[in-house]
Amino acid sequence: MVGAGMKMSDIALPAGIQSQIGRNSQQLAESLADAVADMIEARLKVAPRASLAVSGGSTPVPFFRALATKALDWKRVDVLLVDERWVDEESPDSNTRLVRENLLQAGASDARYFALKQPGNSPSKVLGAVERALEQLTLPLDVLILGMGNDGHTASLFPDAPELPRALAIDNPSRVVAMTPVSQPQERITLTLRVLSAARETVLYLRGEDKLETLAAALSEPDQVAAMPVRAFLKPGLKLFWSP
Ligand SMILES: O=C1O[C@H](COP(=O)(O)O)[C@@H](O)[C@H](O)[C@H]1O
Repeated sequence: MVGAGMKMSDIALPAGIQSQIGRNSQQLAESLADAVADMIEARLKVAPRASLAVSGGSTPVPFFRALATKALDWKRVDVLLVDERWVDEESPDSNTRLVRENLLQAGASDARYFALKQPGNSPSKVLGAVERALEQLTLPLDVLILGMGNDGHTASLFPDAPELPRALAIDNPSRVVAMTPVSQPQERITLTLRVLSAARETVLYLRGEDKLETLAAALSEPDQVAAMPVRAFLKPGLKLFWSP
């Protein structure tokens, strides 16, 4: 079923994808924060540090606020974004600003934050510096929280970016790629598919019926990854969190 009022039960998820449905965005954010805190805590029991890669955009604010209050050993947690818009941190479009104002608060202010945005007027000019900064981060990522746009992008893997083939190439050794999607007002930087797809735990966090329609479209032709890059993540092991 496609159209207004689409429900999670209208979607046939492939085997191995678990879904959790929230009654509303606040309840979903709290369930996701509980689940992510458990994932980080489990990792910290067996490793000196744990990493958490999060998405920007409008969806994650209540999740960030709920997670920031969790009693974790935040000093041992590395936080980074999966993508960034090339704007100053003061800009309302800055994903870094969103993370600083909503996640890196309370106990979570002790986390180590890896900024993808570096001084420079274009991401393509500073990719080397970003790569060097990310060398301090242990891979694979432990916990990855992805969002999705209604064009099927996730992170800044946009279908209309000329750099997409390089960002999707699993044999590309880079951790980040500069992206110039035709549809977007700003340049972007994104973690590559190689880095993202190796994460130990991957969550796709969606809110709203429109996102269910997009998800249904993505599931309909799973092999056409370049047309809807989120398809690269719709595989066994994915945890889907959705609320109206
Ligand atoms: O531009 C972006 O969009 C996606 C989806 O954002 P939302 O506002 O629909 O939640 C996000 O996952 C990505 O990190 C962000 O840069």
